[in-house]
Amino acid sequence: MHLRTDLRLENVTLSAGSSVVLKGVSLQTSLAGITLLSGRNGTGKTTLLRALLGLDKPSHGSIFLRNAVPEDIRKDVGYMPQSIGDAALAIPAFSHVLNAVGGACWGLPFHWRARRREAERVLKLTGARVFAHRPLGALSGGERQRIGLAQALIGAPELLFLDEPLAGLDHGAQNEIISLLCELSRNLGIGVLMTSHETSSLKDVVSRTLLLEGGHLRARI
Ligand SMILES: Nc1ncnc2c1ncn2[C@@H]1O[C@H](COP(=O)(O)OP(=O)(O)OP(=O)(O)O)[C@@H](O)[C@H]1O
Repeated sequence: MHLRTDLRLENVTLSAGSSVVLKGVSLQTSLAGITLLSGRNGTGKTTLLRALLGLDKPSHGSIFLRNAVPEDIRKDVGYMPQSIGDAALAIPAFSHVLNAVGGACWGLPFHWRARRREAERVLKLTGARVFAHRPLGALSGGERQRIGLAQALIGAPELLFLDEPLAGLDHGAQNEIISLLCELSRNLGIGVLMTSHETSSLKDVVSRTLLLEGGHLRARI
């Protein structure tokens, strides 16, 4: 079976401060299903995700997502950072999602009712509608991750980049989020690229692992 190349790195060197995250890396891979970006603390997983979003630039080489430079495909990629909404824990989770819908419409007018409909849609997709009226700070870790995932799903992206979506969750909550990611990938055809240290919980669901180590990135099916 021929798999589309979703991600292509051409001789990429990428740094964060004085740390070199990628040293002249070339690689191409599909991102269909669930892809785990693995590596020890501080190897540069977040920095690499930021570069794939076009937020950080390589000092050398080129990055392509589906044959486009990251900046040009930004609206097709949903992103969930490592922690969400720490600054506004007293605000209802629904308002966070509603605001995020507004922020995702790239300056185009977005009718209030359409905005609300999109917030309802993504909250339903992640099973978060039932608790979205509560303040973000009153939600459990797993519930907050569902709100973060809902925000990442705004605009129906084709790819989801998730930074440590399982961090701080107990085993049961981790399994619930993993099942949700499998559903999103299977039912909506979304390619999920996620960082996590929970390699054993994920071993049965990932399609491939990208291992980041010492400035090298290797794909393992
Ligand atoms: N803005 C920055 N300025 C300077 N150094 C940075 C910056 N951001 C990250 N770094 C450094 O770059 C390296 C990679 O950081 P990064 O957060 O990408 O690693 P990570 O693999 O995601 O880590 P973790 O698993 O702990 O989340 C680290 O040594 C970090 O200290």
